[in-house]
Amino acid sequence: MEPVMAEQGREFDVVVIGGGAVGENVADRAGRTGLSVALVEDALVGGECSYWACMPSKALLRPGAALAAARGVPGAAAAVTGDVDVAAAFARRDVVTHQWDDSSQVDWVESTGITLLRGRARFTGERALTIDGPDGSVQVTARHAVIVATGSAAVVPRIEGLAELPPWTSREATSAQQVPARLAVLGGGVVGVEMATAFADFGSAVTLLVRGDRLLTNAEPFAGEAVAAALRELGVTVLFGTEAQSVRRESDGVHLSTGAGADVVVDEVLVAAGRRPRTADLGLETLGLEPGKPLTVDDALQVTGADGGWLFAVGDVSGRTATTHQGKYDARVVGDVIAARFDPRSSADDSPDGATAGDRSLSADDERAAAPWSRYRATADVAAVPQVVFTRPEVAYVGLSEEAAREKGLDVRVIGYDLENVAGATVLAEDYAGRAQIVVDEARGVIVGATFVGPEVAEMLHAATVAIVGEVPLDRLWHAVPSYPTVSEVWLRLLETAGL
Ligand SMILES: Cc1cc2nc3c(=O)[nH]c(=O)nc-3n(C[C@H](O)[C@H](O)[C@H](O)COP(=O)(O)OP(=O)(O)OC[C@H]3O[C@@H](n4cnc5c(N)ncnc54)[C@H](O)[C@@H]3O)c2cc1C
Ligand SMILES: NC(=O)c1ccc[n+]([C@@H]2O[C@H](COP(=O)([O-])OP(=O)(O)OC[C@H]3O[C@@H](n4cnc5c(N)ncnc54)[C@H](O)[C@@H]3O)[C@@H](O)[C@H]2O)c1
Repeated sequence: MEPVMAEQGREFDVVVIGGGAVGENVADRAGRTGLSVALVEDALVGGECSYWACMPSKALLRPGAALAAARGVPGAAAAVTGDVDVAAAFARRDVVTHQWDDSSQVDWVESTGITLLRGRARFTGERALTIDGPDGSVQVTARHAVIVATGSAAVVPRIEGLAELPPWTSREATSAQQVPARLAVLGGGVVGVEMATAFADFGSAVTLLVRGDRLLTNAEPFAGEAVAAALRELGVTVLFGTEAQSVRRESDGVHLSTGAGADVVVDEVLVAAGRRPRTADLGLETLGLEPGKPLTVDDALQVTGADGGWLFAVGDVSGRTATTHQGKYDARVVGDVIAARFDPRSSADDSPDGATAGDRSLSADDERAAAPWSRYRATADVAAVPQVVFTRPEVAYVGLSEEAAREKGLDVRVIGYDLENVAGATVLAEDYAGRAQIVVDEARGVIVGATFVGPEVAEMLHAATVAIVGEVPLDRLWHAVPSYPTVSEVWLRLLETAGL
């Protein structure tokens, strides 16, 4: 049943604004204790990740990856007689996105006891909101807390003529029904390299315009170098040190003038130049906060600069995380913080275990005294953020790059190993090539960063995340024996290279 706006003036213990993956998780986690929770969503429940980001983009990338994997294995390669079937790839993407229909997620929300309010939320004051929905406006008050999880939107840079095209953003790319013959991609970050890969697989002549001299600047430099080389091998034209200065539509296509040489002429332009938090139209000025800026938070996800301890922010809108998994981690933390702070059972004298949600015991005292790595603090946001880039080769990294570690003043040693020298890689593909690298904090003898680049390395990342979060000393890690013949045997080689 489609939820509708009901009577005027409703009150809940907790109101979550934004029903993306992150908002859904906060609402679920906070609501499991017995607090009443409203989730406000203006568009599709599930947000960007389900319909225009993670899920469709990975569905579009998977066919090319599967073909490449088969082509790398003699005995299988000969069976691959064609290229990606674009129509079938789009059809599978449409299944993965449920044809942009959120009814299954709505069913889930309703099954949890969360109240779903359809509409656009704006603050009118402390803990007070107006929600403009399909059936008019409703005033909603939160007794205890409001969590902002409104996500982010693509930035369209101020380039003459660009906005007027209008260009594709990641939304149009991930929901495309046609393949442009020629595609320009502006930006060499995660969206840029993933979508350049997918559309090259689909047969577009792709030109990637990168204003700097590297791809994937948050990763180790060798990762971006490997992806640039692979994109070129796929037929993508990668132009470093190149920015579009103006854009205009002519009879033969869209012309991008770069100020150097001939125009780049394409049929479609994809802007992949980063994201901005969705805070411009939230009424933040009524709270003394600046609209259009990220809602910066502390490790309990409480908004800094807001009085009263009632306002929290999670996910892309906080500027702290830009991935679904890390946003959902923050959602679990803030859900527990809110339940511990505001569920009366969590501070009841006769209830030493406090409020419970499932088998979780929550305590207001524990939350007040919480230290890093407590369930009430998002410590991993600063210590161990994992990211996988689904290009070919895949890039997977967690924690600090060498440069970031040195900037933090750590005395680090960097240990690398080529994956093709591991027996498991020989089995996986004939010309397997890749590299693993760990960054070791010499003072503590623990890993603070790890990077893997190569085919199918995504699944190797979590071992590194566990080692970093667990602060496992290298001499104890030595006893974690990787199976033979897997690519993860590189862990043994890395430790041997480190001198163990
Ligand atoms: C192309 C692409 C691919 C990606 N791939 C991956 C990936 O593979 N893995 C990964 O981990 N991350 C990936 N990401 C990042 C990931 O999509 C985001 O980190 C994630 O979606 C953030 O979730 P969120 O809930 O914070 O925001 P969103 O998903 O943006 O959800 C916010 C919700 O709030 C609603 N909303 C906004 N304002 C209001 C308002 N005033 N009132 C009511 N509702 C409102 C919006 O309608 C939206 O549904 C990708 C991003 C892009 C662009
Ligand atoms: N696999 C994944 O986990 C995944 C996939 C896609 C996106 N995401 C998330 O989405 C976020 C957004 O991705 P993104 O690629 O849009 O941002 P990004 O920050 O990763 O990269 C943006 C790129 O655009 C460039 N740029 C910025 N302004 C520009 C301008 N005016 N002209 C030309 N280039 C410009 C930057 O130099 C940078 O290279 C990422 O932070 C990422 O975490 C994750």
